[in-house]
Amino acid sequence: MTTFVLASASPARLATLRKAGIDPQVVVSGVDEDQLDGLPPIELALQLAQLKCAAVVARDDLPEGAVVLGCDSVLELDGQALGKPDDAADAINRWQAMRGRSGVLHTGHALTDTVTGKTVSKTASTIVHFADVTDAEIAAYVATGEPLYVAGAFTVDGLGGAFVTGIEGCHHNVVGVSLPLVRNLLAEIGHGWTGFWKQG
Ligand SMILES: Nc1nc2c(ncn2[C@@H]2O[C@H](COP(=O)(O)OP(=O)(O)OP(=O)(O)O)[C@@H](O)[C@H]2O)c(=O)[nH]1
Repeated sequence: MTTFVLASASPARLATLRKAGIDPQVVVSGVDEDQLDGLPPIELALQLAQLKCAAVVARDDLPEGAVVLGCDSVLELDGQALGKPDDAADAINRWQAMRGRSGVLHTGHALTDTVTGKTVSKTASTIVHFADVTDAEIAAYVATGEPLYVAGAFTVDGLGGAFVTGIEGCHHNVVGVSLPLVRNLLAEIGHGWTGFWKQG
């Protein structure tokens, strides 16, 4: 039986996979995400996902047969890759810049089979339209603390949901893991998505 390993500390990624029937073993990669600053957003998300996946694959405490998934999400706005805000002031500035506009949430995905060594990776992108929120709404949202823990300083499925007027593309990709993309990547390395149901 092949074990599905999620190389991520993201509670949202774990919850998304569990709701979709996969209960992964979580092994956090510990990769330093600042090492690739300056890359174009799509490339940054992909390379960080690859680094996270590789760091976990290299460990000697994984189950015998495993597929390891690494992910990284960034929001692209004005050509810049925005991860988690540095602090509350940064989160406020981000929202003042993005309200009433659109950005692209890119999530890099890297998947490796530890037995065959086969590895595939791809970035999925979702356009996100933001409401023209008021300064008071921004202050209230940042005061909840939520924006500080997520790429792009917003969630589509949490308190930020009222401030996202629409998306074009995969919803789960915005949350942190594109389920249809993972299904395709698994097929590329010889695994079926439904084969991982009822694990754990
Ligand atoms: N619930 C939710 N989380 C979001 C959303 N957008 C981004 N995130 C989270 O923001 C975080 C992006 O940071 P990453 O560096 O990709 O991942 P991380 O949480 O630091 O965890 P690692 O994979 O271990 O690095 C992830 O946890 C995403 O799930 C959203 O719309 N909803």
